[in-house]
Amino acid sequence: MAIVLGPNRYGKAETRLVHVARGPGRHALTDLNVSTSLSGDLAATHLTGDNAGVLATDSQKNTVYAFAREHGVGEPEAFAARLARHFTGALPTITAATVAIEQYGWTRLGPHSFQRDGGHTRTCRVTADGDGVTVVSGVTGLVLLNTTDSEFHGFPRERYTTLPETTDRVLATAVDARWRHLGDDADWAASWAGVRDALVEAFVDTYSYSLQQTLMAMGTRVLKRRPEVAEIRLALPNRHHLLVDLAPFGLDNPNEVFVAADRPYGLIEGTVTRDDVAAAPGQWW
Ligand SMILES: O=c1[nH]c(=O)c2[nH]c(=O)[nH]c2[nH]1
Repeated sequence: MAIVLGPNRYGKAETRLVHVARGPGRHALTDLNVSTSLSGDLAATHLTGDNAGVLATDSQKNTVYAFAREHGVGEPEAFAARLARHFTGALPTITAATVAIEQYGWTRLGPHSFQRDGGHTRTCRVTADGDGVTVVSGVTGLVLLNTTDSEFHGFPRERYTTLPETTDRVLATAVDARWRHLGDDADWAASWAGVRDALVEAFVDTYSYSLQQTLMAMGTRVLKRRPEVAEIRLALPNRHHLLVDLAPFGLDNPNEVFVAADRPYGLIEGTVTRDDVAAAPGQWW
C-alpha cells in the first residue's frame, strides 16, 4: 500500500476589502470579503516542502488590494474574474484559480454617507482554468416568510410520526442560492437583481404544499426569466413557526401566536437545471 496526495488547493481566505471610489461630489462604497484558492501541480510543497511553485497566500492577498487600486472593483463577478485569470498561470504550477466573494450591502444616506444593510449577502465564485472561466453568482441569508398559503399533509404516518397535518401554516426560510451562468460576460448587476426578484416573487406567488415544491417553483422562475443562467442550486432551511398551545390558559389559538423555533430545522436542498445544458459539477462549492 502507498499513501498518496489527493486533491488539494490553497489560498487566502476572507481578505476584507473596502473600496471608496471618489467621484466628484459623490463617493461609491464597495465592501467585499474575498477568498482565493489556487490549484495545480503542488506536489513538491506537500511532499518535500519545496516551495518554488507556491504563490504565497500573502501575495494573493496583496494582489486583491493592488488590483482594487489599479483597476477599481466594480461588480464582484468582474473583479473575481480578473483576479482568477491573473492567478491562473501566474506560476507554471498554478493551473486553476477560484475567487469567491461576499459583498455586503450599504444603502446610500448621502453623497458620502452609508448605512450597512442588515439583510442578505450577495456572493459570487469565479473559476479560471485551461477550459475557460465559469461564473457562479449567489445570495445567502435572504429571509422570506408567508403567513398563509402553505399546507403540509399527506405524508405517511409511521411508528415515529407525530407531526400533525396542517392546511394553513407559516412558511419561512433564509434563501441560500447559487446559480451558474452560461457565459463569462454579462450585465452582472442587472442579472443578480433579476434573479433575486424572480426568487422573491416565486416565493410570494406559490401556494405551497411543501417547501420542496416552493424550491422547484423558485428555481423554475429564475431559469424561465433569466436566459443567461444555466442552473441554480437552492438550500432552503425550513424556519419552523410552531403554534403555541394556549389551551392551558383557556385560550384558543387560531393561527396567531407562534414560537419561532431555532433548531432543529428542516433543510430542503435541490438543483433546478435546463435539460439541454451540460452539468458542471466541479464548479460548485
Ligand atoms: O415543507 C416541508 N417539507 C418537508 O419535507 C417537511 N417535513 C416536515 O416535518 N415538515 C416539512 N415541511
